[in-house]
Amino acid sequence: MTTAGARTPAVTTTPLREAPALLELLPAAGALSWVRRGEGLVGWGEAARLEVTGPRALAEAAAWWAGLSAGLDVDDRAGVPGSGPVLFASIAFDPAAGTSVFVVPEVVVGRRDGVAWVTTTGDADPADVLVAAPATAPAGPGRLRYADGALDPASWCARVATAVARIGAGELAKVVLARDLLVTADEPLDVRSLLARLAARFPDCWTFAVDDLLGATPELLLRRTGRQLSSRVLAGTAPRGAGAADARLAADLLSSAKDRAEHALAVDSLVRALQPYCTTLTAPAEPELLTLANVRHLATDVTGVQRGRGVRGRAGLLELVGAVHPTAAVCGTPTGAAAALIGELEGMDRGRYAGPVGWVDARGDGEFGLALRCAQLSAEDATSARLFAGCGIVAGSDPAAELAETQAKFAAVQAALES
Ligand SMILES: C=C(O[C@@H]1C=C(C(=O)O)C=C[C@H]1O)C(=O)O
Repeated sequence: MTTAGARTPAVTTTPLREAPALLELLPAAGALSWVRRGEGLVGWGEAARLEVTGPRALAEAAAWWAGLSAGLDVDDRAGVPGSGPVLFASIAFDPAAGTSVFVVPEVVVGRRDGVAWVTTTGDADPADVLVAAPATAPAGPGRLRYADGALDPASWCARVATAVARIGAGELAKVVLARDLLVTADEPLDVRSLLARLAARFPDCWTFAVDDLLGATPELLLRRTGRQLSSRVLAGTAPRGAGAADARLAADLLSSAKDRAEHALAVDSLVRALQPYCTTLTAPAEPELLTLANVRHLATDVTGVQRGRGVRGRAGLLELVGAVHPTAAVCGTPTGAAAALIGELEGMDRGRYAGPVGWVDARGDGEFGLALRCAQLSAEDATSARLFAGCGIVAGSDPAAELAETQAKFAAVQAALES
């Protein structure tokens, strides 16, 4: 575990008279984001940071945040979810083996139901931080070159065929197999313009950035507001089509027995993991369609009320996130067999791709999505990044169709890089 900024500074939240465009405030380096339809949180600077790996990673992070936030001198004049001290988090797909990153920003600007605020931790003056933000749009990245990641497309299709055979042999019901794509640009990649383009093209997604992992995810793993819990489970994907073909593809997805079965496994996995923490938990019987610019998904919004009295009597949000992750939307069914098959077949390290990403405040309110449709910017080379995309494989999955699905999913970040 590494930590920085161990002193206990003052935290001040000041309401803003005018709601700023959040993403336009971000600096070039160290951008933190969780924004949908102009609302959410952006942050920058590091008042404290934790990197943690191991079987107790989330418990250690939760204890660290509880201790840190309890010791702060807080003046919160907004008093809404996301005001006061905030922790941004990007958790490894496998927190026992990969590094999860937690950052308390020096500055957070938030917007919720039209109300806006700025929170500073440490010495920054709330009156200065908004005017200090850059106003000019950075230049584009120039020419882009793509290269295969761990597996070339043919090899990845062969792995999908192996997974289908293993499912057919009765070893498991579903596994999510992902692949990576490397991109190198002429010029350094700019987090601000990537986030702005993702947000413009994907208004129904959460545009996130933590420690140079950025993307626009349509999938909400868990939101907590007081005792209220909610989640948007996705699984089952179809391409978009032109004209009348698009409506046909939508109808086919909604009536596809294969996609409905794949979707049901993902909903079941979330409900089963969350049920012990809830007094009520409701999932509609039928999924809906979620239509994005590049693909269409089957979607189920699950809502619940958390069990337990008072903030101390209830499980914390990081504990809940640890309990529900990984759902069958990003791992498979049963979880253990699917995780083992991912390790055997994918041939790559997912890092924080498909892990929970989001924020939690000192009350324990917060939102975590799954880090999908994303790019991991290279720590060594400002012009390169790794893109990730995966698909649920079930009995009857066709490798070529799954490959096309990864290409459609890569296109979310590719469009932001190329436009
Ligand atoms: C794994 C990804 O997406 C997940 C897999 C889906 C599917 O297989 O249909 C749909 C949405 C996500 O839950 C990804 O985008 O990389």
